[in-house]
Amino acid sequence: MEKYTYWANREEHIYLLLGHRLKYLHDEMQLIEKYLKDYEESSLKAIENAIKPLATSEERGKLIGASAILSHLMTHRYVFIVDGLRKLMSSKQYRDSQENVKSALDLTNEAEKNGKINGYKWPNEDDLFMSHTAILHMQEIYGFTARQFYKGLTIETSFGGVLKASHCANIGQAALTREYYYMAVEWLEFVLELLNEDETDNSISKDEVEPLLETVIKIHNDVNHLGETMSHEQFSNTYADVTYRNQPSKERIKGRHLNYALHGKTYGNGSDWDANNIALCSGQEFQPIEIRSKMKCFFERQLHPYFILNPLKVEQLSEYPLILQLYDVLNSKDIEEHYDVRRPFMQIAGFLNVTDVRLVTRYRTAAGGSLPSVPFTERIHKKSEMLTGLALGKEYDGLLVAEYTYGRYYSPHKDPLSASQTVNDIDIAGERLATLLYYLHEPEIGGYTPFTEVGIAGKPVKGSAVFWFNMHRNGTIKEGITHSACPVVHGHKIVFNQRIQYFQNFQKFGCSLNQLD
Ligand SMILES: O=C(O)CCC(=O)C(=O)O
Ligand SMILES: [Fe+2]
Repeated sequence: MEKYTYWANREEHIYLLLGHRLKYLHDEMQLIEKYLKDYEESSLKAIENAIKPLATSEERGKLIGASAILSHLMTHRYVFIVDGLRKLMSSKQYRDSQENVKSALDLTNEAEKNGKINGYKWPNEDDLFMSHTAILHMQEIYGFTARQFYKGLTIETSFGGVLKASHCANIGQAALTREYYYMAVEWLEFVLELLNEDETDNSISKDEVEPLLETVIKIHNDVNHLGETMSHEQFSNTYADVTYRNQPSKERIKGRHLNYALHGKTYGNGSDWDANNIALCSGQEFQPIEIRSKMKCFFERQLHPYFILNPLKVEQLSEYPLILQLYDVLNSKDIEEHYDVRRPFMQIAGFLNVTDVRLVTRYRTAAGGSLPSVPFTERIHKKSEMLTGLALGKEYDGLLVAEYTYGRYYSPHKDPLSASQTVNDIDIAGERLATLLYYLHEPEIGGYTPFTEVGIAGKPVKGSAVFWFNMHRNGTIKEGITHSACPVVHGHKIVFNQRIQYFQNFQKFGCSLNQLD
């Protein structure tokens, strides 16, 4: 978000500067055009009629000097037009505006320098890739049409953001490289529609788009033929007509469910992460009603003496596995102070040793970083201990900050490092026992935290936190803790992820006969 603020200010500077330049360039252009026109209409025609085109300037001079009319026109030009041009170019304002060119160059130099300081140059081609990706993820999860994006999604229409055909073609190409074939088809078809509708949009030609669209449709169909696990009916329902032109949105949505239909699964079956994720992000919850109706909201007063006077507001989202949302746990001081502590430019978050931005963005596009151990972080650690009744180790339990601007997301995952159900004895100490996810900034639309097997989603309410256990008391990984971060559609979302490890806590559990508590 800081990057956008920083560069938006720079861009405003560029805008003012160019406007300033344009004013003088406009005057200069007018004089130049006037001069050329006057010269052509009088001297050039006269000269061409009188002497051979390749005549020397000396011959031209003699001819003009011999003609009263040509001499007059030339003198007139010198007195009014050339003099006007000279005056303009030697004016202080004009020369100052030349200075502005230097300041524009300084801006780009500053960009270079800035990039070097942070070890990450922005904006660059990878960032544009991220921007395409953001749009594709929003489209994938929420099912927006290309036309809705073109108009700047309803909420952004007031800002006047409208895509051109070439932008849409770029997004289509990005969809192709990401293997989102159905979206590539939709974007490229939309480019052709746009070009038909708006003759002034010559940002790209149909001849460039049509062959690409044909190729994409072919790839789309070839790939889908590989979906052998699909029944014939599913296949023909979903892919028979790959083109989305003029199709009602229901048909398009079928196309969107490509990945999910391939597995023949439906929402809410508990194990289809992707399908459930889409449903939950779009606001459909499917926690069975008999479970939902048993969930409680209560004031917690006993966990810590602090809560006697200031009880903790708790909402139970799920009992098995335990997922709680705790309200009003961060105050505005906590939230404001974090901006001073975190790094000003956060990096795109890594994912399991993947460093290539283009690969990372498949799973996760939040920008983030760990917070240094300063008094602020200590204070939040204390708060986390108080809220959870668990202990945090000094060295290992990190507080991570992540920020999601539009379209940024985190695909379904489990927080424990170990992918297997049973954690090896050596790794168990550092394994992530529980997660406390604080929401510091609330997006306007999107950005839920769905639990894809449970069928509920945490809502990013500012100042609240979602808490859940990742492990059983016996040190194995729990079922049902897969969760994600839905793409932010508008606004931005900031979270703290407080990781709480097993080591400090295994002695803290009360006794139970059930090892799977
Ligand atoms: O931002 C969210 O809603 C979820 C973040 C998350 O799952 C994580 O950081 O591990
Ligand atoms: Fe997570």
